[in-house]
Amino acid sequence: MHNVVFVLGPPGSGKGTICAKIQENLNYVHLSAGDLLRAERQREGSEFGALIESHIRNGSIVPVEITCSLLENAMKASGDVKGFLVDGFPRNEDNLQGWNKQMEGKALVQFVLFLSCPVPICIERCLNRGQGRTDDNEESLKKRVETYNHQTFPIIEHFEKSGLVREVKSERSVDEVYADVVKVFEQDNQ
Ligand SMILES: Nc1ncnc2c1ncn2[C@@H]1O[C@H](COP(=O)(O)OP(=O)(O)O)[C@@H](O)[C@H]1O
Ligand SMILES: O=c1ccn([C@@H]2O[C@H](COP(=O)(O)OP(=O)(O)O)[C@@H](O)[C@H]2O)c(=O)[nH]1
Ligand SMILES: [Mg+2]
Repeated sequence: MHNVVFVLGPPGSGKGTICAKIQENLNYVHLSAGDLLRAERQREGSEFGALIESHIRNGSIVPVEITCSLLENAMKASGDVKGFLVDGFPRNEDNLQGWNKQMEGKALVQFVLFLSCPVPICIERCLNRGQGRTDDNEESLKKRVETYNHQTFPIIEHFEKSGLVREVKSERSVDEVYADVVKVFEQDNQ
């Protein structure tokens, strides 16, 4: 049974940055759904490349069959680890239903780490991210924020109903955010 922590929050809220620090210090394996999709997009012979690229540019969500298989394969390849940080997934109802169906009996969600951050700060961070992404531009960001507000935030609210959400405000410095994130993991592992 894989231990899983979902890491959710608006684009630019710092999910990837914080997950990298957790992986380094707390012995969890960081799986960025976005990174897995970008790798699949580039993979020689992938039948999903064009579909993935159009969703990424459009800020819409790739069908869960593709994303969940990439995540499950990555977990299997990681062997026996303390747990997985599933970064940037589930992003909508289709993702949630697909995860529940495909991962039933195989994964246990410990909690959801929700990095909350005002949208203007998030947009500024993405525009300055400098990773040459095809979706870090005004047009795509507008759609990504729309998708987050209308499709992803309801998923956070769904988990909130089961008391599984741990919110950390992430407009502060990385060190301040990370210090609070460590406390969340310490409290959960008691
Ligand atoms: N707490 C923070 N303060 C300032 N900049 C940050 C902070 N966290 C992340 N960043 C920067 O903002 C950008 C987006 O961070 P990232 O971790 O990629 O966010 P996400 O994965 O949520 O989109 C990156 O350039 C990152 O270096
Ligand atoms: O489970 C996922 C994760 C990402 N994406 C797509 O990949 C893009 C970038 O996701 P990522 O998490 O890398 O963006 P971030 O929030 O880190 O800026 C999203 O806007 C979606 O188009 C998706 O369809 N399903
Ligand atoms: Mg990210």
